[in-house]
Amino acid sequence: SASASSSPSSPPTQNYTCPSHLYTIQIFSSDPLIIYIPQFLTPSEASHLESISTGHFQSSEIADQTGAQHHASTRTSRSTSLLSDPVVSCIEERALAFQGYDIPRSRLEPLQAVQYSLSEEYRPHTDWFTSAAQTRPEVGGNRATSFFVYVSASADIVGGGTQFPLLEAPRDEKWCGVVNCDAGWDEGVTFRPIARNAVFWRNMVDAPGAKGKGKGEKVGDRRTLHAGLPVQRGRKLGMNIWTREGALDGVYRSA
Ligand SMILES: O=C(O)CCC(=O)C(=O)O
Ligand SMILES: [Fe+2]
Repeated sequence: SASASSSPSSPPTQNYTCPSHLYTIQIFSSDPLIIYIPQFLTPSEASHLESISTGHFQSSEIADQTGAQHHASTRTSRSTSLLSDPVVSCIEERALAFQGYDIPRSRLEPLQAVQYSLSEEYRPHTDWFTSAAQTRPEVGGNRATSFFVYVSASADIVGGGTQFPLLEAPRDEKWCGVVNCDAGWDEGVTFRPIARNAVFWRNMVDAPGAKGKGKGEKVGDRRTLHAGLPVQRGRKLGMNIWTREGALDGVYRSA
């Protein structure tokens, strides 16, 4: 079978069976919901993502209030959308299954790889949008959830963590393996860029006064504000997995 023997640089194309996932999970916060996921990617998936994204990176853009994409000094990394292939597809399936099996694939944006070299960063932002132009029904409404996956990080990396400035630092030092506990208490929470691990969070919460079991109107959760801190040494490759509230039209999907 192609699954066991495929080398990282040659994407398996036939008879590829998704590997059993190796991840474990740890709830970091229940409100807002933030889950830390060690080993979200297998080693060969990480190498595969590295190889299919290499050479495709372009300066990252951000969307303005009208939905138009622009380069901006607030996001200096380089990124690329990943075309779905058997390995990418398994990662997509895993991200959907993680969220309870009931989310159709049509709600996933194309996976986005993000490359940071020296001094590159993504300043504080939310992944959810505030303007109607960016949350049109064609694009599936707003971003319900986010995974930020650390695909790889050079051995010498300094900086490059993901900081949530509005969250409270964890009290238990058991978190210090994955969270930078050297940061000040007023700096919130910074997850370290540890290869193959991921952070998952929910972006949208029930609107104040909304009734019913999660069926009502949702609004973006400001507490999910976060930043990709500048890489001070080395390099980092990350990946965004965004699930919309509804289905994206076919032209906005990867497959
Ligand atoms: O690089 C990071 O740690 C976070 C990146 C991020 O938040 C994004 O691309 O939306
Ligand atoms: Fe983000």
